Amino acid sequence: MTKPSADSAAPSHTPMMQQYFALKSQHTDKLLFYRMGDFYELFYDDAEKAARLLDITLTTRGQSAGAPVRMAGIPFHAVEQYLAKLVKLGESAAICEQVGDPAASKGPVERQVVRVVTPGTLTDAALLDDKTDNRLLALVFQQGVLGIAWLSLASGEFVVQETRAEHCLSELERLRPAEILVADNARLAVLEQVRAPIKRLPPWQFERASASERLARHFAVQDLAGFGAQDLGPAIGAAGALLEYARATQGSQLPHLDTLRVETSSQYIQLDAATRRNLELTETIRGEAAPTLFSLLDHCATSLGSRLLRHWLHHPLRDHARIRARLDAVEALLPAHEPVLAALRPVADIERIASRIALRSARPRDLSALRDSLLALPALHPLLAELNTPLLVQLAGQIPAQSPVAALLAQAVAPEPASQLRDGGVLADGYDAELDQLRALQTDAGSYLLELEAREKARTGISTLKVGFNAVHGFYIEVSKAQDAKVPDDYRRRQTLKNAERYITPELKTFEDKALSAKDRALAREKALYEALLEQLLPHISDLRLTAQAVAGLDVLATFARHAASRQYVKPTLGQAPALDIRAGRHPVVEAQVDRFIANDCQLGAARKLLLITGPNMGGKSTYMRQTALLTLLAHCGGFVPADSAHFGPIDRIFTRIGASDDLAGGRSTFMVEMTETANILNNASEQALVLMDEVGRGTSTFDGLALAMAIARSLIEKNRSYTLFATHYFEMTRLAQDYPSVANVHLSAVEHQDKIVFLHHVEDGPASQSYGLQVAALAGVPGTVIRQARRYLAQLENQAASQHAQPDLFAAPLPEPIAEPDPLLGRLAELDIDALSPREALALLYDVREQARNALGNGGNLPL
Ligand SMILES: Nc1ncnc2c1ncn2[C@@H]1O[C@H](COP(=O)(O)OP(=O)(O)OP(=O)(O)O)[C@@H](O)[C@H]1O
Repeated sequence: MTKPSADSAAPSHTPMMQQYFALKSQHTDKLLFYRMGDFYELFYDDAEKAARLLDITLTTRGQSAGAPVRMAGIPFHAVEQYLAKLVKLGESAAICEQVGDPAASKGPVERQVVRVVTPGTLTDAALLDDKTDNRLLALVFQQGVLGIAWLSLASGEFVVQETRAEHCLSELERLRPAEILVADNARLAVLEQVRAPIKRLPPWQFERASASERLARHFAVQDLAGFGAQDLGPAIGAAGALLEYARATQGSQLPHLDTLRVETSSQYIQLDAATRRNLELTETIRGEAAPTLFSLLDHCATSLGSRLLRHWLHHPLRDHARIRARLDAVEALLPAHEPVLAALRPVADIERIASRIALRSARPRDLSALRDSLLALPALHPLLAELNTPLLVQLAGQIPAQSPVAALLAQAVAPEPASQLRDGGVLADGYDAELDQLRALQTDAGSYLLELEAREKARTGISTLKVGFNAVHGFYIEVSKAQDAKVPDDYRRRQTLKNAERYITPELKTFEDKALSAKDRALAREKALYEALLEQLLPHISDLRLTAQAVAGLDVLATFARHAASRQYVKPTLGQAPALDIRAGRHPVVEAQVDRFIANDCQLGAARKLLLITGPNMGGKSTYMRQTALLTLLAHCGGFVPADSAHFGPIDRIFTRIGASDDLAGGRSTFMVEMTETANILNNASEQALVLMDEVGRGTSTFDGLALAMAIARSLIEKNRSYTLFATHYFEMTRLAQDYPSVANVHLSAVEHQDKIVFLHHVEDGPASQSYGLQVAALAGVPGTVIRQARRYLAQLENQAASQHAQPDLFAAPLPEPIAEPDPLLGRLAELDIDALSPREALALLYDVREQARNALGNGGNLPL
């Protein structure tokens, strides 16, 4: 930067640049969008950065302090799309507008930063993804405790939580913040693994005592006890910093943040970061949006519903009563889901509109959409009337039959308002007498002028007299030169044409003043009325948010019902005894991709805690394990599941160690990642956890791998006693079932048919009889010679193993000599009938054989004879 603070007062800068530097010094960490007429301009380093990031032209705007001013500009009407691009890149921008009157100011027009746009504080519809919550999050670590606070300005959600510091990464993976606030002095290695932009703030902003006061003042309460937050420490500090930052960016007190919710980690089935990724809940392992559980289920009618569904999938509940309430609601909605979803379809994003009203940034079409939504919602009541589950009754109660907001908006807002207030035509006719009058002045001009023309003709006796208007001279009465003598005294000359004169009269002048200013006055009146209308809506924000929550809840429940009905999902049951019992379960996502999905059972309980899964590659082991986790998760979200039946005892966490992924950015090899995740499981999995282990140990040598896998399985059986699905290719491990009654062997079946493998994808009792690795390799296109070679190695290894009763080790055992394929040249020679050859043929053959030998050796011809 061209040292703004040092230069800002220097007289050699132009007054405009001095103003710019003064503003810029308040926002050094953001791109400053400086309004100049119809453009926003960025200067100096900001200009260079913007040119690079936004692909706009870098140029110069004159000189200041003896040097050219580097500049990049964007038209004001396109600003939202550029801002969207910037925040996606993690940048923030300060929007500076002209606030003074250009005519009245001597120097540059007064300007102010009116809005700060940061990735975590977006509220504008154009900048937000409909289906994802945009969260701003703050973190404070204190003596092993992690205090987290997050808020979504667009929805008004404001939450605090405290948990153990080591959960930081999994919490960030769960919440996926768009921007993270931490204290300047916090040195946190974990943040290096986070994708979101990080904003560092002075440590005092995170201080608990002042934060607590700030929050109490904001919520107008004496202390935070009413929210159940009085005993929280670092989380309150985080919430205080968050509130302050959000307020500063919006230049608003944020009245829609009307409550603070305390979340405890024990409310939800915990999913660590790896599990969220591995189960592909809302994003595939490759980071794509589909196919995932969310993309499969998201047929929600509203974006409110889509966002809640995404939230539910990341927050499976543990409280059976709450889950049952959802399941009962889904069951009740089974016959009614279609009309309910149809009634929800016209409903706009009430939650975000309510937030924009609170922030005074609601656009005219937000209000008309809110009105139409509130008018459409009562259609739900007759549909819900019959469905008497407690949750549905509660949600129906949050939807007003007659909304005062709808009534007010129906009166105030035009049926189809302009998209911008500045265009006028936003408020309804009949809402305000003064506005009606001002509008009438514009539209009634025509009839008045005709009437004036008739009157003047009669008064002057000039029958050719015409009343007209032109943009340069305004209203006029035109009289041809021939009639000059008849022009009355009160006519004042306005314009001379070749054959006519144009005049104005005092009466016409008065009319002109009124008509011309009527448009401006109507616009000003509309603006004032609009602001007053937003003010009137403020007291209803909380109710609107309740309605929005009800719409979202109904939408997700009806969507669950829709899937249950169309894809034969069933209602899971829950109980207190240890159990995880799925009959004929299907993987919801894979099922939608294959022609015929084979359903499988998974039965676990107090006496059967670990299933050791063997079977060929491609046999369906991963699919089986993942489907067990997904069905468990979906059931705990309150959704029906793809199975014939499903029953669950209490579950507290789901862990997965699936698939190999290098964490190159984090500097960890595949094996290191595998072991880190395994360590996490062994240290934290309880009896109520569901643990998926896929081929643990395969990332290292056979003996190491088997030894580790064995010890890990034993620990899971003896110590953790979690519900475990353990897939492995180490056949040695299948003996565990003999040592432990809580272990059972199952395998994915396959059969060989004419030397080819056919996967049956069916889970059967007992260990797999063979591994089919070679058949799968052949199926994948590995050349036949290699497969034949491998078959010979395999036979030898199996012989050795049989004699040693040990797991064969490819590295420890001496490898057999490779068996050469017969040489085609030798074959040819062996078949030769030498006696039948003429000398000439014999010589030709010799040449031919030499050629073949040279080709086989890959030598261009320098074979010593
Ligand atoms: N139950 C099933 N019904 C139908 N098709 C299935 C079933 N299970 C798996 N498949 C199909 O088989 C493919 C391979 O399954 P999966 O990845 O689960 O095998 P795997 O045994 O884990 O293989 P690997 O050991 O190589 O990881 C899947 O992509 C799917 O198309």
